[in-house]
Amino acid sequence: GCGTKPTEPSQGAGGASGGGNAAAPASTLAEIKKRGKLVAGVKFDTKLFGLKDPASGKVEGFDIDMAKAIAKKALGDETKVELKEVTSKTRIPMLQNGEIDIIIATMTINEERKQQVDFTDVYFKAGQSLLVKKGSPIQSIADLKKGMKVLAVKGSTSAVNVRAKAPEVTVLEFENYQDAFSALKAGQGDTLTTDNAILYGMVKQDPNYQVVGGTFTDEPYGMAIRKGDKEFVDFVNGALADMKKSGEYDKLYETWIGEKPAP
Ligand SMILES: NC(=O)CC[C@H](N)C(=O)O
Repeated sequence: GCGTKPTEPSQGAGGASGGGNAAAPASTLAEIKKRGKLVAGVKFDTKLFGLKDPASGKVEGFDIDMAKAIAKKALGDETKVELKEVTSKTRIPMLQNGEIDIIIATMTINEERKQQVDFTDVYFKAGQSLLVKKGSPIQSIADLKKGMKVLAVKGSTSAVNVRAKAPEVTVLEFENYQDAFSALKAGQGDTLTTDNAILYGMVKQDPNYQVVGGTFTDEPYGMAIRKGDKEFVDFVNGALADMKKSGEYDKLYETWIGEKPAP
């Protein structure tokens, strides 16, 4: 909401200190079966992937449907899933301390994060881009100049990447995407940067904004699982492969993204 202050400098992507997961079970799959539900860490503020409707309390999106499909595969019932809100900053610590079984939250697979968690196969291919108000002089990453303010989210690859590609800009980092988008609308920054797929969701929320300049990074999304739990990684990869084979994956992709996935 309003009045949320960004902080600087960056905390970097990830942010968990690792280890010490006394509350986390060794076999996530056994724990899910014993408990009778999957606990998935998802975004609540990201239209198309995980967005909570404040009126109905329902959370919907591509990542949510992935969680349901995994619950169906594990427990034979897609409703046996509890959705817990994570942000880019909180997701790895929440996984490590056992609060959630899996992160399904627009999370890019990268080397730094692989030190802390294990990833499934890629389930979505995004790339970083820029969101601006229509009519903005910024039309691509090349237009970012000293003195401009770029809005991003803490713990995201987006903040790290834009600093590397445009070192002279000021990057302001927010707790979550709704706060960052509110700040853009309030004129607190020149552009908001994150994955194109997330930005398209913002354009749907407010068509006075547009995504410009194509993508300047690759952001392959994976679901994250506690390190060393190969059984559960294999299980989720199996669920993903089944969905691709049955056509369910393509259907889901079209539902949320509005087009067929690239072959
Ligand atoms: N913050 C996000 O989750 C989206 C940006 C990017 N995919 C990341 O993992 O950081």
